[in-house]
Amino acid sequence: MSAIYQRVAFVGLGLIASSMAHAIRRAGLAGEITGTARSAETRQVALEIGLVDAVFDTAAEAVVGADLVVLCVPVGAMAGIAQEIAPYLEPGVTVTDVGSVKQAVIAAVGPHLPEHVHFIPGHPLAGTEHSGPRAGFAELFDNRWCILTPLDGGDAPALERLVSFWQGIGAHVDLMDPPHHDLVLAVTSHTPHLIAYTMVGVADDLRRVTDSEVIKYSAAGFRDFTRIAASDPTMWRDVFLTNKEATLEVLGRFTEELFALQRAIRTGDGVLLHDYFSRTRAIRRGIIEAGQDTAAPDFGRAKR
Ligand SMILES: NC(=O)c1ccc[n+]([C@@H]2O[C@H](COP(=O)([O-])OP(=O)(O)OC[C@H]3O[C@@H](n4cnc5c(N)ncnc54)[C@H](O)[C@@H]3O)[C@@H](O)[C@H]2O)c1
Ligand SMILES: O=C(O)C(=O)C[C@]1(C(=O)O)C=C[C@@H](O)C=C1
Repeated sequence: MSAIYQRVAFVGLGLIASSMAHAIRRAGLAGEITGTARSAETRQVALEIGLVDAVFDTAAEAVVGADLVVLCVPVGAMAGIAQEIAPYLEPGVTVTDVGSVKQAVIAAVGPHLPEHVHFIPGHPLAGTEHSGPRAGFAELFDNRWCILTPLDGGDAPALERLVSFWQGIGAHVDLMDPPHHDLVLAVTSHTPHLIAYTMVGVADDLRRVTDSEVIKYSAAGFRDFTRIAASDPTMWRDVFLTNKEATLEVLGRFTEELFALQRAIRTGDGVLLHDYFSRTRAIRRGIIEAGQDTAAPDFGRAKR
C-alpha cells in the first residue's frame, strides 16, 4: 500500500501510539513518523526500537510539518496538548485522537484548533492492560473496530482519507455521533472495567480474611477480571471522570439488576436465576452465530 500521509506525528507514545506505529510501518501508510512523549526515557525507547523516525521534546515541535497528528494521551491531558500544538499546525492537517471518551475530547480539543485544521475524533476498540512504548504490536487493531465521530460540516475528503488509513492499519471503521459512542462504550467497556476493578478490590479485601486463598485458587473468570483491573490507572480515572453521565446511568441499571439477583439468591428463587442465566447465554450464542465475535486472540496475555 502506498503512503496515505506524508508525515504522521504522535503526541503520546504509549500502547496505542506504538501499536499504530507498528501497523503503519507494516502497511507503509506514512512517509515518516514523528512523535513526542513527556518523559525522556519514553522518547529514547521510541527512537531506539524504531517506532518513530524522529522524536521531539515538545508536542509543538513534533507536529510541525505533519499532515496527520494523532493525540494518544489520556483523555484528561487532551486539552493542554491541543492548546500547545494549535499555533504549530499546518494548514489542511488532520488532527485525530484515540481517546476512549468522545464528547469530552471534542469539548476539550475543538475550541483550541484553528479553522484550517480538520479535526476528526476517533477511538480504536482494541487494547490491552499494558502501557508504554514497548507494549505495542502491529496486530492490535486487526479486525477490530475503530469508531470515528466526525463533527458536523467536516471535510469529506479528509474523513475518507482517515478511514482508509485506519483500514490500512487493519481495522473496520464505523461512524457514530459522539453521545451515542459514549453511551455504547459505557455499556461495553467502561462499566465492565469498573466492575472488574471493584471485584478485584473485594477479593483483595477478602484475602486478608481467607489468608490468600482467593488469589491462589482463582479460576479463569476471576483471572480475566484481574487482567482488566491491571489496566492503566490514569487512563481509567480520566474515562470515568469524563464519561460520568453515561457510566452512572449504566451503573444505576447494573445495580438494580444486581439487587434483583441478590434477592433471588436470598429467597431461593431458582427459576429467576435460571431464566436470567438462560437469557444471557442466548445472547452470547447469538453473537457467535451472527459471526460478530470479532474479539482478537488474547494478545495481552501473550505479551506478558
Ligand atoms: N489502553 C487501551 O486499552 C486503550 C484502547 C483504546 C483507546 N485508548 C485511549 O488511548 C489513549 C492512550 O492510551 P494508551 O493505552 O496508549 O496509554 P499509555 O499509558 O500506554 O500511553 C500514554 C502516553 O501519554 C503520555 N501522557 C500521559 N499523560 C500525559 C500528559 N498529561 N501530558 C502529555 N503526555 C502524557 C504518556 O507519557 C504516554 O506516552 C487514552 O486516551 C486512552 O483512553 C486506550
Ligand atoms: O482488552 C482490553 O484490555 C481492553 O479493555 C480494551 C478496551 C475495551 O474495553 O475493550 C479498553 C478501552 C478502550 O477504550 C478500548 C478497548
